[in-house]
Order: sequence, then C-alpha cells, then structure tokens
Amino acid sequence: MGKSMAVNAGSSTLKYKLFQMPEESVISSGLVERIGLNDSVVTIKYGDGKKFEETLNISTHEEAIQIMLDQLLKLNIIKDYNEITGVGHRVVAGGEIFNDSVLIDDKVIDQIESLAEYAPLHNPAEAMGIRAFKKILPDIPSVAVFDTSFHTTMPAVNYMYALPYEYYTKFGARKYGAHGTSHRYVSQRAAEILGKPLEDLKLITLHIGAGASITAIKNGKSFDTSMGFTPLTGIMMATRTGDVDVSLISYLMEKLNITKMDDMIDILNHKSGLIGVSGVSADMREVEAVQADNKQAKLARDMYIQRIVRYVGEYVAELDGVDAIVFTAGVGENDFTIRQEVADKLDYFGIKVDPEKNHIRGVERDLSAADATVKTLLIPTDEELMIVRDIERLK
Ligand SMILES: Nc1ncnc2c1ncn2[C@@H]1O[C@H](COP(=O)(O)OP(=O)(O)O)[C@@H](O)[C@H]1O
Ligand SMILES: CC(=O)OP(=O)(O)O
Ligand SMILES: [Mg+2]
Repeated sequence: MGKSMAVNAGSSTLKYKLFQMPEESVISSGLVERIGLNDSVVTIKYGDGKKFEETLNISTHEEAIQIMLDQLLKLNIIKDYNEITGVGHRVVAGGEIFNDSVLIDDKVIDQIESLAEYAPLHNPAEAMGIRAFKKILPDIPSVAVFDTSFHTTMPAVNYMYALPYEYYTKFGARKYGAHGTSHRYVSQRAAEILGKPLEDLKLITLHIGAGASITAIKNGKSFDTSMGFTPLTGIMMATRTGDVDVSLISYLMEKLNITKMDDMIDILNHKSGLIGVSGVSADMREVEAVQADNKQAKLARDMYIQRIVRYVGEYVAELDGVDAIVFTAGVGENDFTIRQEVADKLDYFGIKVDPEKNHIRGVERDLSAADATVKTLLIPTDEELMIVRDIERLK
C-alpha cells in the first residue's frame, strides 16, 4: 500500500514516475528535458490523460527537482508529500562498492558523492536529488539503484584496461559501464517477447539517448559494455566524445593552452559528440532538421551511426553470434531513421528491419523483416519500474 516515487536523473533530463503500490500502476509521470540547454521542457502526465506542459530555461537538476516537487502539489497529484511512502533514486556510479541496490542512509550518500569522479555528470546531481527528497520526506525508506550494478558480472578480460595491474587493485581503475538498469530491463523484456529463457539468449542492447551505451549480454548477464571508468567513452553521444585517443588530449591541451585536466574533460563531456561535431545542437532532432543543408550536422549524424555499427560488430564477435538487438532510450525509441540506417549497415549479420514495422515511436515492437535471422526489437526502457521494484524489495 502507498505511493512510491522513482527518480531518474540523466545527464540532460530528470524523469520521475509515481506508482501506486503494490499494483505498480503509474499515477503520474514527469519529464524535464533539455536541462542546461535553452528552452527546457517540463511535461507532467497525471489523472485521466491530463497533461501539463511548460517551456522555460532550467539550468540545473536542482531547479528541475524543485519544479517537479512543486507541481505535484499544484496539480493536485498528491495533497501532501506524506502520501509518498517510498522513494528510489537512480544513481549512475556505484563503483565496486555497490553490486546491488541499497537502502540509503547518510553513509550511502557520502559514498555516492565520493564516487563523483566515476560519473561527474551524474552522481553529484543524483546525490543532490537524494538530499532534496530526504529534506521533505526524512522518515520514509529511500533506495539507491545503481547503473553499474548490472555490469558487475563482466569478466575481467572485458573490464580491465591494459594498464599496470596495480592501478586496478589500488585505485579501482577499470571499466564500470552505465545504464545497467535500462540494459537489464530491456533484456528481460526481450526474453519475454521472444518467448525464450533469458539465460539462453545472446543479446546486444542499444541504449541510445543523450547518454548512450551498448551492452553485450550473454546468458542474461552483462558481458561487455561500451562505457568505461566513467560514462564518457564508447559510442558518440549528445555532448560526449565516446572513445578518443588519450594522447590527442595532451596534444590538444597544449594547443588550446589548457592547463587543468578538468577543463579538458569538461570539453570531452559537454562540448563534444553531436554538439561538438555539428556545431548545431546536442539534440538529434535539431541535428536532423538541418542536416540536408549542413555538412557538419550530416557528418555528426553519420559518425553517430557509424560508431553504433562498430560496437555492434565488435559485440557480435565477442558473443560469437547474436539472437537479437534491442533499441531503447531517447533516440532509439523515437528515431526510426537512425534505427533503419543502423540496421541496414548490419545486414551482413542477418539483422534486417522491416521499414513499415519500424515506422513507429515509443512502443514495444518486433521490427524484424521476414527474412531476418537476427531479431531487431524496439523496447521503450523503464528504469523507473526497476527502481520501484527495488524499493519494494528492500524497504
Ligand atoms: N523524436 C526524436 N528523434 C530523435 N531524437 C530524439 C527524439 N526524441 C528524443 N530524442 C533524443 O533523445 C535524447 C534524450 O534521451 P534520453 O534517453 O531521454 O535522455 P538521457 O540520456 O538524459 O536519459 C534527446 O537529447 C534527443 O536527442
Ligand atoms: C550514464 C548516462 O550517460 O546516463 P544518461 O544517459 O541518463 O545521461
Ligand atoms: Mg537516461
């Protein structure tokens, strides 16, 4: 009994879902998009199909949380914050400390903050969100659900960097990955849709949003993933480089007269990726709107696709075959053109998408063409559902 709230702070978004428990029915869901960009959009769904929408400039996750909390009361979604009896927060980095979700106490908040360097765009904002909720609801159970915990099953051969070994044992220098809650959710749904036990499947899950990562899943477990020590590496993202030669970084620092590594990393995290190459926008929709007449925008989009294709190819090899690939997250769920072009480039593997089935947004569907030997699925992610289940499990 009661209402449970799942809070999901992404790099450019803040999402929440308020669930009636134990039914797991969604009372209200909200999304603040484009945090830190101009014209942030707040969308809140509630009641019987009611929708609140507002466009304003929101520069931090702290502001986004405040707006969201105010609207819960203003829109009469709840009459009092005390109606909420459990809160779960998505946290990106859990390092090697957290291989499962935990009940949050002061020590856990400190540990999440101590892992800030493992996810600089996320953990500080997420710790802040946890504190904001603790302030208004100090006595209800709250749970942290880590992106990294799904990836703790990766074998050392995949999570180790070829650096001196003691950097791992002394400093925790290894690949941790991210988006684990999403990769876990869509892999479970994929098994249900395919009607096969997850343990028997080889899957490649493509979580492509503002942050983006690809995971190879073997026997239901994360086997390899594209993000690294932090969510900076792997495929190209909205504002992040993805993989880059680190020697180039020191060369560029000299050229740009940058003396602090943090300043350089800030460029790699915030000024690169789609926005960096296109010079237009971090938002795929805006890049696509101008690509016909803008060479850089077209190049940015082509690079974005190419890197996805590259990782899928790598993971087909690592998994020694694949049963299905799954598209999810902001771009993966909404952009049929990206899905189509990615699939077209992978047809050697037997990945083939039916253009008609693919012409859709945001619904679960098998997109595979009749002659595909590898399935392509569209599965909207639901990190919030996973989070709320962990509140129930742990409270
Ligand atoms: N219709 C669409 N077409 C292309 N891209 C879209 C569309 N809708 C959303 N996106 C992309 O999805 C991104 C947000 O993805 P999401 O996974 O929700 O964010 P986050 O990484 O912050 O969790 C946006 O930046 C936008 O580029
Ligand atoms: C880890 C990460 O990049 O998350 P998001 O896509 O939500 O920003
Ligand atoms: Mg996200």
